[in-house]
Amino acid sequence: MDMAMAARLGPLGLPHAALLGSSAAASTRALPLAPSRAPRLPYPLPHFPTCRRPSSSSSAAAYAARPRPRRGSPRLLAVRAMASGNPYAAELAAAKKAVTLAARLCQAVQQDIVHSGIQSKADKSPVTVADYGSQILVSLVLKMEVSSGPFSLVAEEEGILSAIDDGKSKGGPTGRHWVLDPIDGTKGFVRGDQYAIALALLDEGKVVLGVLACPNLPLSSISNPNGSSSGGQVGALFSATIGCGAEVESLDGSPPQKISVCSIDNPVNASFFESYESAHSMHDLTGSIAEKLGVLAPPVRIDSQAKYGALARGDGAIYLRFPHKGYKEKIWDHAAGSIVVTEAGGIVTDAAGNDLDFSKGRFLDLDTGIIATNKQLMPSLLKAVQDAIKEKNQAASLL
Ligand SMILES: Nc1ncnc2c1ncn2[C@@H]1O[C@H](COP(=O)(O)O)[C@@H](O)[C@H]1OP(=O)(O)O
Ligand SMILES: [Mg+2]
Repeated sequence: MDMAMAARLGPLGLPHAALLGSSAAASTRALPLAPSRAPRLPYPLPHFPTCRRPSSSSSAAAYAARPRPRRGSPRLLAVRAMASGNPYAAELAAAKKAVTLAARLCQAVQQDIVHSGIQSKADKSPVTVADYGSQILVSLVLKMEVSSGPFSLVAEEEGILSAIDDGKSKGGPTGRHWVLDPIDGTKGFVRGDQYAIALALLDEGKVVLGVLACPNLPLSSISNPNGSSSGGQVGALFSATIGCGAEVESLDGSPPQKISVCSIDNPVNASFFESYESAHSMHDLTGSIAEKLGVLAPPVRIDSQAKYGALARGDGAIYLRFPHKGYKEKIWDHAAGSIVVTEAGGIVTDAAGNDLDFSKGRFLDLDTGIIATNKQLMPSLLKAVQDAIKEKNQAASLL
């Protein structure tokens, strides 16, 4: 972050009203943040009950129960686990609080962008403010709520204020690392469409917890192809902890509901999600995959990891992401979304069928693409993907 931007951020790293103009000033004021010298969070936030269901998967149970010597108090963890059935209950509650708060900031800024028409070109500062503000809020809440052990944050924005200069962690296979995309799907955010605040926790290289705040996603299900609402409540918070399943609740704090991927086993009845932006995923290749598979429905194109959330609750059956050659996938673009899907009973792999490996640092070690669906459809999806890629490569070699 440049110093000019830093100077324009208030005590909590929030934008001064002047930066956003008068209508934004109103929305910024509407945020229930206390501009006191000592940072104070606007609690009470909605109550977030924690997972009570013990793991049904033996590997997940074994994983959750394994000894973890580096954490400060094993006894505390054991007590927590016994009380809630979820050894990451405290982290989950903190993560939900953090992204809910960040979502409020992003909503205010997005409304301002959309109403003022700022997105029409030059002025990118509101987006920057929302991006940085979101990361600062998440970082502060996590630090205050989950205080034991060293704090490590792998985030899209690496340098913000030196006082809270987190986000530059390299991640990796050992220890615990929070993984954050403060605004996932910036293009959708600026357009007034879908975006997400995506936060996950890596423990010894595995994603063990993920939350996705999707302020513009209908709470019940997607009712039209752009992912927007045709009425009903909007704003969904997806969450998942390893071995505990996945849930959705409203961003206003309604009781969480368990979610699961759809059970469709015939591709004829399936629909698929992909990026809205053709620059982010090859729509010609995904079209060819869908055709080979026998999918009849047109693609549902929405921005951000909101797609993973929608897939996890069965709004659609398949997610396809095939970036153009040379693009390197970042861990913060898939960590939260992938655990929400896998804990909802789905499978997320690369184009060769391998699990995503989040232990390699800031990037995912793959360059072919990412696919997700339910267990029934995965074998035929994988075959269609590999056939379509082969065909595309053959066509390219003939040129
Ligand atoms: N050229 C690109 N190819 C693929 N993904 C990209 C590209 N540029 C940005 N992204 C990232 O893709 C993600 C959004 O994907 P989707 O198309 O599913 O909405 C975002 O994380 C976005 O980054 P950013 O978060 O910086 O906007
Ligand atoms: Mg992103």
